[in-house]
Amino acid sequence: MAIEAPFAKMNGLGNEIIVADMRGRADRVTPAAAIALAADPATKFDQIMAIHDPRTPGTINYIEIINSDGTHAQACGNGTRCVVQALAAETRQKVFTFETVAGILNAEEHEDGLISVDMGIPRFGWQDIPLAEEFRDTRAIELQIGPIDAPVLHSPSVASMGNPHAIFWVDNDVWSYDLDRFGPLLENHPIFPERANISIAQVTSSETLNLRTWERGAGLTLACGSATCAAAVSAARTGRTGRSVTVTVPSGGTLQIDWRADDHVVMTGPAEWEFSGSFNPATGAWRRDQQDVA
Ligand SMILES: N[C@H](CCC[C@H](N)C(=O)O)C(=O)O
Repeated sequence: MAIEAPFAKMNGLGNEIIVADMRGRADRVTPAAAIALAADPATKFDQIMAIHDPRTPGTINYIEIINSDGTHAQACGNGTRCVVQALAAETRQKVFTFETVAGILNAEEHEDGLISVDMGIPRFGWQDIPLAEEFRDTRAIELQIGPIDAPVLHSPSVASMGNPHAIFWVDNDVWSYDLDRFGPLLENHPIFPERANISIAQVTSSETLNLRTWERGAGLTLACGSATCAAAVSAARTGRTGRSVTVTVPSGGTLQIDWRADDHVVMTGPAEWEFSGSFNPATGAWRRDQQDVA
C-alpha cells in the first residue's frame, strides 16, 4: 500500500471539500491528519469525503465524512456532489449509489453538469435528532438559550437529515445575526446530546429561502447542503413554503430542494474541482500533483 493517497480539493457552492481516494487501502484518515489539513490555508476544508471500497453489494463506494475538527458527520450534501463529480470524471458513469454511516444515497450527474443527490427521508422525532428531552412537536421547540440571550432567536424547527439540524426562522436579513457568536453556543447546547448544525433561515417567497449555517465540527461555512434540505423540509412542514424551494446560501449560490411525494429529499446543485494532490492519511502531509503546478 502506497503511503500517500490521492485527493482532490473541491467545493460545493463554496463549502470547502477534500475528496480523498482511500479505495484499496486498509487505513483511515486520522483526526490528526484532518486537523493538519484544515490548518493549512491551501487545503483548508469543511469536510473530507473519504471514498472507501464498497461494504454492501450494489453500492459503488462507502463514503466516510470527516469534519475539520476531526469528528465524523453522518451526512454532507455538498460533499456528496463533489464525490459524484470526481467519480463521474473518472468512470464516465452518471448514476451512483453510495453507502454512508446513515444509509444508502443515490446520486446522478445531469447533462448540464449539475448534480442531484437523494438525501433520503428526513426524520422529525425528538429521539431521531437527537434531543435530550421529549418534544412532541419538533416544528418549533422551546429552547432556553440562557446566556446567549438573543430574544429574536427562539423556537427552532429541528430535523435529522442523517445529521442533526436546528433551523431558527427569522423575519429579517439573515446577515443581521451574529452567527459566529451564538453558533458555537447553540451547537453545544445541552438539548443536543450529539451537538447540532445551527442555521438561520428567512423565507423570501413561497419558493425561496435565504440560509446561513454554523456547522457542527466545522463552524461558519459558505454553504451546507444537509442544512439546506433541513430548512426546506422545515419550511414546508410549518406552512412557510411549498415542497420545492430554491435556497440562497452565503456564497451567493443556490441549491434546489425538492421534497418529493415519496418523502425523499432531492438536492440539486453544482460541484467545482480546484486542484489535485496526494496526502499521507496518518499525518496530513501533502503535495500538489505535478501537472497542477504552474
Ligand atoms: N457541509 C455538509 C454538512 C456537514 C455536516 C456536519 N458539519 C455535521 O453534521 O457534523 C453538507 O453540505 O451537508
